[in-house]
Amino acid sequence: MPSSTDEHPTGELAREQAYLDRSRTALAAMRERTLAVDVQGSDPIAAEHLARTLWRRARSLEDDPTTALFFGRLDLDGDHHDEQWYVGRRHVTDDAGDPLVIDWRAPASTAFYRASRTDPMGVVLRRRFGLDRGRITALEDEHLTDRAEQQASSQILAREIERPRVGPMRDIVATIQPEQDLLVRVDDSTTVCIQGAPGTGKTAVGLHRAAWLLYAYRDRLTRQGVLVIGPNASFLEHIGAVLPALGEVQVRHTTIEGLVGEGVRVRATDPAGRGTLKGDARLAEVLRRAVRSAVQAPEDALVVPRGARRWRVPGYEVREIVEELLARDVRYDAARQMLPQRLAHAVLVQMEAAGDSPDDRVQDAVARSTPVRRYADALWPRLDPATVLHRLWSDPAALETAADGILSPAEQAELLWDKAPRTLGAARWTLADAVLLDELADLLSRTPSLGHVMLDEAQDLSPMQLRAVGRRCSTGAATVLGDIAQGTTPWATGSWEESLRHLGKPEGQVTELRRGFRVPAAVIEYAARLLPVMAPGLAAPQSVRDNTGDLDIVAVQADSLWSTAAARVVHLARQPGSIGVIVADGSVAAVSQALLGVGVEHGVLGVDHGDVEHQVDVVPATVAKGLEFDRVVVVEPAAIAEAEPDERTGLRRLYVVLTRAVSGLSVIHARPLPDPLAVQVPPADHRVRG
Ligand SMILES: Nc1ncnc2c1ncn2[C@@H]1O[C@H](COP(=O)(O)OP(=O)(O)OP(=O)(O)O)[C@@H](O)[C@H]1O
Repeated sequence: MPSSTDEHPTGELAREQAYLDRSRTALAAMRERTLAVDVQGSDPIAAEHLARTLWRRARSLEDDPTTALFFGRLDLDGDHHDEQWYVGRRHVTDDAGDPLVIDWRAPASTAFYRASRTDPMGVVLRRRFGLDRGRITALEDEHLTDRAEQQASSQILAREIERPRVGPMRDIVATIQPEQDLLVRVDDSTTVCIQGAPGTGKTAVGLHRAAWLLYAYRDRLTRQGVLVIGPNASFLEHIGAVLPALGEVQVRHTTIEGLVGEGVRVRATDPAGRGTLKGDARLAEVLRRAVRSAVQAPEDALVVPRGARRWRVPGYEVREIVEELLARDVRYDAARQMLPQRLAHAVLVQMEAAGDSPDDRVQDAVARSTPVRRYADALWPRLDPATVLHRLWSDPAALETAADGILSPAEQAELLWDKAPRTLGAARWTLADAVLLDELADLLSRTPSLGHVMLDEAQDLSPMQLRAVGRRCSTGAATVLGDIAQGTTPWATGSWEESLRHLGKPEGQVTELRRGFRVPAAVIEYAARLLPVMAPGLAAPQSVRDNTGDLDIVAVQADSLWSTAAARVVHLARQPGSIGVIVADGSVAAVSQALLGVGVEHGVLGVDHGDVEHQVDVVPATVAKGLEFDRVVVVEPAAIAEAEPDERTGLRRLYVVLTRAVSGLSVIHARPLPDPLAVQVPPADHRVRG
């Protein structure tokens, strides 16, 4: 058995506490040294840059007395000659520059997460520290090379996983599991795609991966940027504190709307069929054709008067120039910039043939001359994305030219506006339109690539949305996270290979996480009854939680639905821990009113944005994805399922909603439960009333 605190002499605990105190003092000294650096210099810009860098460094060196500077220790053997490493959130060095604590992301820390009895990685002792408000309260040792010691699960780890959830998501540096660590530390050029059932730690892995990448490839990724994309604002608030807690404050977090919606006001929604069609990858070719069709074939020769002479480039020669530019893989605007130079070059060739010897300056002057610019503008007109899309959706002939052979006449009819807005400003763009406008913008001029993109809940993205994300990491890599069983959009993906293709990363490696950290067994078994119907072939996670969880199914009369829900919340709120009350979007007002009626202050997710933190949040079902609460109350599952356009999506939404609970789930219903949940086979060891 690994030894625990009880077997350690108190002296050992005191020695470790003394080491922690010494590390704290060293950290304070590091901060003082940073603050003492004199930034005065001859170059004010360099001085300002240095001042900013030092300010950030000083901030990152601030000590948080409520967390410990380290959570583990490794004693190494063999070639490493009894080295000892303390593993923590950040490096701490003493005055001589020798390490007291190493960053969890340093290569030497890998063994803390991965060493095992079968592969000890040179580790003779792995020690975990139990901590309470920054003080060491327990030790747990594993002697990995001691054959007599039996393997047992770590109590410190179990306690950390069971710790009640309050407030936003927290980091998991102290307890990253081996299979998670393998994914966190995949090199920066590899795109990884992680499929995993609810609560298997996909988001946690993605965020820790972002932090690790920024550590391992700091220069490049700080320059090029790392972006986190999540499903909605509530989700971003939920996860937003994790990277700053790991010292990474420069990572932008956004939604798909935020990504593509800059400069576009999304004011309408598409019906499911049209939205799916607009998200179809075939639209990429339609848009490409629409843009290229703006380029005109020359009708007349180009005539350039210069001094007493008039130079003439015949139409067929101009056509060759245009065709050559179209055949090259350059963006529309870049080719548009090149055309006057190419035309001027053709003029220069004639000048030389006539015995002149013009130099480069003459070519520039000809390219900038009014006749050449006018001629080039007419052939290769200035375009903007909104004008192109406005024309496609309002002009059947233009759409037919672009979509012929790609979209059927019925599909084309589906895309046309019923009533075309008279002006561009009056256009009521949808989110799917914004994604198409983004594609058009990229056809005109290349979207700059970031260093790395972390895409969460990726199963819900349409092919065109995936292309928009892919553009943002065309020269970098992506971390793609999701669960096919939780796909709730009409265009949700059925295969990760396909998603990776649309993302432009077909070589991405798909892996699966199977162990569930959030949802206790009773709850996951209940929710998993939906899987065979709405995601055949996908398995529920194996819950690693010690707590099997509470499950209550309560059937009531329709007229007491909301009062029962409110009473349940009052009862649950007597214990610490967050409570999520999840209802169909249309029932938010009803449940909110019932809660206020019994004096329960609460937030409403998706409406207020977390400026006040509440123990109780009302959660519209469509906002619940990716979130978690200590206890969850789901009211009227049939209404939640019914609010979706089809049965499969309805059951998937329900699956998402039922898998948000960390400790307990109460289901309160007046209407019959959807079929797979109605089966009365309660798991033997859990409470089910109904
Ligand atoms: N190794 C770990 N140690 C402790 N807690 C963990 C670990 N891995 C995951 N968790 C916790 O489990 C919970 C679920 O993790 P996370 O939200 O990342 O799962 P997910 O797979 O993204 O879930 P969903 O599909 O529902 O969005 C979180 O509270 C997370 O902190």
